[in-house]
Amino acid sequence: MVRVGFIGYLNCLPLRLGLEATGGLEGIELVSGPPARVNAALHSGELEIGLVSSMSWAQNRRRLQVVPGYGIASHGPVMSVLLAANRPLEEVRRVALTSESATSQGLTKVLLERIYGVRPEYDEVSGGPEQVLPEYDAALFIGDTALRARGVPGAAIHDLGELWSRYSGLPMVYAVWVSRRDPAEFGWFADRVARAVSWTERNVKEAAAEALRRGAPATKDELREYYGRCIGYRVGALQWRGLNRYLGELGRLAPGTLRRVIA
Ligand SMILES: C=C(O[C@@H]1C=C(C(=O)O)C=C[C@H]1O)C(=O)O
Repeated sequence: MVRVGFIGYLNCLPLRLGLEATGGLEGIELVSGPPARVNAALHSGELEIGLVSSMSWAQNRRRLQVVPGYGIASHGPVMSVLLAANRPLEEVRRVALTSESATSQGLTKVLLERIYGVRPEYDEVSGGPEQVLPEYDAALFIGDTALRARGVPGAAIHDLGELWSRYSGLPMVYAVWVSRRDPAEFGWFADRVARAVSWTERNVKEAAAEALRRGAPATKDELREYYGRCIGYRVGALQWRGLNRYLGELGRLAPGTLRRVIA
């Protein structure tokens, strides 16, 4: 059995369904969790291959090699990487960042500084909008929690995929497939991902229906939009330009501090 790190959010449900439908899980144990947990499991050697935050790959380039072609990306609205704000973004002073994320934490900093000209204090927190939002000017949520945060009354919801693409003109890459060994050893797995991704592109309605059955906090039409237009699993040349631009922007930010409030 090869243990493969996988993101346990609805954003990857179509990919899981695609892997199942195309026989891609034979001999594989998918180990699912929030991105931060999968990132850590890959670094510790618990997993040989996995879908990790693009930021986590960038920070560990010498140890983690990209299995090219696939990941999680958006070009325009992404729907599940959101900054919920209690005041205009130009005025935020204290911002909460979900501890489940790596890439979107950096994206929040880039966008707040570059577009809104602010450099707030950041706390890394766990918890949903109900616990976190009352304490902060704004809060980053990703994955299923972000889908749910869209319905929180009172807060303004900013889609960070949309803001990034408007700002840069480029896609955003949240996650990439990486391996700790020579990626060529995992060519067979990349082929399976390729087949699964093609399946997801032909089966948007089926994936949306399955997400609804699993209690997704969204309507059928929203889920079709989410899987059909927002979340993409291909990471090609244009997506790499977006990722490189993001990493460049992040590198130019003034060093900040991140307090870990709830580990
Ligand atoms: C699009 C999303 O991107 C996610 C955000 C990640 C991050 O911020 O590190 C990593 C993987 C993705 O699950 C999402 O959460 O829905």
